[in-house]
Parts: sequence; structure tokens; C-alpha cells
Amino acid sequence: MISFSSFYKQIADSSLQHWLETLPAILGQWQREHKHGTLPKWEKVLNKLHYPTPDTIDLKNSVSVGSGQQLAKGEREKLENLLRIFQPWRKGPFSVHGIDIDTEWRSDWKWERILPHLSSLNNRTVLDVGCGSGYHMWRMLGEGAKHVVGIDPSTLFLCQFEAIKRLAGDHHPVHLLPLGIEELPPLDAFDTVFSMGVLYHRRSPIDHLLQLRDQLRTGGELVLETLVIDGDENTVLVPEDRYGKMNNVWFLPSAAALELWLKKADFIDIKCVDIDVTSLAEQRSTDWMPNESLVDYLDPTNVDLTIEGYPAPKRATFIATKNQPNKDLT
Ligand SMILES: Nc1ncnc2c1ncn2[C@@H]1O[C@H](C[S@+](CC[C@H]([NH3+])C(=O)[O-])CC(=O)[O-])[C@@H](O)[C@H]1O
Repeated sequence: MISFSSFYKQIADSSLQHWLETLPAILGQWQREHKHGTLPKWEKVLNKLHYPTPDTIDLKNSVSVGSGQQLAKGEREKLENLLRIFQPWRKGPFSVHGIDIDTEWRSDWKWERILPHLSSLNNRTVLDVGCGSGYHMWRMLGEGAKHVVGIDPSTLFLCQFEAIKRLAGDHHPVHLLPLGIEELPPLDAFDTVFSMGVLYHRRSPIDHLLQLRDQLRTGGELVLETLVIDGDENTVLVPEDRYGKMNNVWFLPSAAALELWLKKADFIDIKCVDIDVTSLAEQRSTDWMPNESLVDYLDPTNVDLTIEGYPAPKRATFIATKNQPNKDLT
């Protein structure tokens, strides 16, 4: 079973200590619920990942673990076959002992767009909500974060993250917990909270902003990235059914509307630092994610529209500061 004991140890003497009052029971229940099904099979694969401590690790410019010199060709092929069991790989890319995991998303491009706008992550305790396979968490560590905690309800993403962590070394202060944001108590503790690509999946977007605010210490920084449309502060798209073939998309505000929502959720120093139309080069099918991708979600006769006729994906990144201790805004 994937164990969370190293996480409990790490937070025992930290500002996250009070989470220990509720977290072990929630994760204990998760472990009981996942005793059968795909997880035990994936755990068997994870248990095979005993490889030498990597001779090099780069987390600053990429996520690269091992130079490729330590494994003979046959060993490298065996490792690649094990990693392919965790397909589809969506968020990355990763380079592991000379194996290039070419993921659906160039998550590194998003990181490069937002990094220049962040307060230094050096020595910070960071939460990444909806962290996927954890690609950005490794990059946060590369920027000197003291501890990076990611939450994501997807079991496959947890296993992909665990695979990279076992190969990189278990000592790295980065942990992924299989939780949704709604399962977190108001921790009031993180220096920086990221929510990238999550808000549009939430049925109640302002509650999402409040849940993010509740995880930050006063003065802490929120980094919010989500799909937006053009328009003024009262423009919001609610797709009637699917958006880009996704059936779990609820609210796409304009950047102006999102700024208003952030104000309403009591954030200050709100800045929109980036707006970017997702290119067909940034999200595409690859050898490691052979299923449909962005090109299949767009109108074949007009790439400015989704297949349903809505504006094609455009993403905004906002940075904002938690103004004051948690208070009930109801
Ligand atoms: N309630 C929830 N709580 C937490 N996570 C959730 C929840 N619901 C869904 N997720 C997770 O949120 C992630 C959204 S992807 C962004 C990944 C990364 N951040 C990226 O910016 O590339 C979307 C995108 O591709 O933009 C998925 O991993 C879900 O499992």
C-alpha cells in the first residue's frame, strides 16, 4: 500500500501539524476503499522500481532524473516498459535515466509563463491543488521550496507521481495526497497556494476561491490559473453540456469577472499576469498519451472554436494575496 507515514513525520513539527488531527482518518478510509481494483496492480509495478540513486537531478530547468549513463540498454528498456504501464501520461515532460516521457501537455511551458511573476518560492511551504502527476511540484522544489504538498483525487496521477519519486529519491520534501480540495480543513498555513486548471471543474467557483484562501496564511500568495473568455466583469460562460468534449466544465468567467470574484473572496493585490490561448503544440497526442487531444476538441473548420462552438481554450493566470485571517463571508 502507498504509505503516507513520511508525510505525517514531515508535518509533525511544522505549521501543518494540526492537519494530523483529521488527515490520517481520511487517508485511512481512502486506503480501505482502494484495497481492490487497479491500485494494487499499479502498486506491484511501483514496488519494482528499485534503481540506483540517480547520478544527476535537474529540477530547476526541467524534471530530469539520472543522466542515462547508469543503466545498461536492457535495464533501460525494462524501466521504460514499467513506466508505460502508467499511460496515459498527461502532465510533464519527465526525463528518467535517459527515457523521455513525452506527455500530452508541455506543462513546462505553463511554468515558464508564470514563474517570472511569482514571489520567490525559496523556503516556502507550498500547496498545489489539482497537481496532476506532480510535474509543477518538482519545479517548485527546484525553486527552493521547503515543502511542496499536492492534492489530486486521481489514483493514476498519484501512481505516476510515486513512480517519479521512487526514481528521484524518497527524501525529497514533496508529497501528493489523493484528496479533493473539499476534503481539506481550513489549514491557514501555506505560504503559496496554486490552483491551476481546477476552477472550471468546480460547480461553485467562489467557494473554490474561499477554500483556497482558507489554506493560505495571512499575507500568503494565491496563484490561480483557469480557462477564461473575452468580456466584461459580468461575462461568464456556462456550457450547456460539454466544453471541448469535457463533461465537467461549469464556469468560464472573463478575466474581469474573475478579478471581481477574487475581490469578493477577500483577496487583495490582484494581478492578471498572463493570458494565453492554448496552442496545438502545447496540448497534443504523443507516444505516451496516444488518445484524443486538443486538435480533436476543436472545430475542424475553425480552430478558434471548440467542437461545440464555444471560444477555444484561453487561460488566464492571476496572482493575489490573502488579506486577513479566515472569516466567514456567508
Ligand atoms: N475537487 C478537486 N480537488 C483537487 N483537484 C481536483 C479536483 N477535481 C479535479 N481535480 C484535478 O484537477 C486537475 C485538473 S488538470 C490541471 C493539472 C495541473 N494543475 C496543471 O495545471 O497542469 C486540468 C488541466 O489540464 O488544465 C486534474 O488532475 C484533476 O484530477
